[in-house]
Amino acid sequence: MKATAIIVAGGSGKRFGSKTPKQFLSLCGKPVFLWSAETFASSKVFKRIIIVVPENKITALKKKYKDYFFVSGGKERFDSVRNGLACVEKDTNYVAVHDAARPLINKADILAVLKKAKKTKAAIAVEKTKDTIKTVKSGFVDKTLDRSVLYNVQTPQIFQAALLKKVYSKKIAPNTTDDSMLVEKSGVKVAVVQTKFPNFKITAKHDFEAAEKILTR
Ligand SMILES: Nc1ccn([C@@H]2O[C@H](COP(=O)(O)OP(=O)(O)OP(=O)(O)O)[C@@H](O)[C@H]2O)c(=O)n1
Ligand SMILES: C[C@](O)(CO)[C@H](O)COP(=O)(O)O
Repeated sequence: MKATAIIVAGGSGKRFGSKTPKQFLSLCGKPVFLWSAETFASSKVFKRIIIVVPENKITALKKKYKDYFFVSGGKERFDSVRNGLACVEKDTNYVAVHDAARPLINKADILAVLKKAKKTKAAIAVEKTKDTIKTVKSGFVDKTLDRSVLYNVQTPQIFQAALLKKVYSKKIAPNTTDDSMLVEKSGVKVAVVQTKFPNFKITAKHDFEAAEKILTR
């Protein structure tokens, strides 16, 4: 069984608001992206780790990190995933797509999602929603959703390689925010695996501080 991880680190981090994109900031002494790349590598299952980064970072990163394959990102997250997919070798069985902005991912959670994906062709990391979720129209509550069926979707999202390549070979709608959406649209059922460890995405500065607290406790 051959598995490859695509770590998407090609964003600009607008919501974070730092000059250096958040995935390249030093988190407890290591760049944010390197935390999950090393966790995938330590699993010993993902033999190839492709890291998708802004074009202007590639030369320096290739020189510094010899164990990873660096490719350039695209305008949207799905463009970056597609660029990473183009480097996935033909004999690969499973591909994991993971946000570099989720540095805390635990090896056990990665392996749990992979185990499920091997059974179902497609599996994603999720966390049960803790908040009450409402839809809003013109600044007022429209509906309160049934929390019992709501989950926060995370990454990794792991798929049979042929399936992911197939869905990414088609035109992608601009509001595509995760890979699972494309697989769902293809009619393949996507299994969910609840993560057991913190795996939140660093989006704003307070997320970075929260990650620091967890890594230094
Ligand atoms: N064109 C893009 C956009 C996002 N990403 C990556 O996808 C992950 C999740 O995206 P997000 O947290 O939204 O990162 P940004 O798009 O950089 O953040 P923002 O929306 O605040 O600009 C991040 O690891 C980001 O680097 C990417 O590889 N290529
Ligand atoms: C893929 C993802 O992390 C699942 O929750 C999320 O959709 C990424 O969204 P972003 O706006 O690209 O951070």
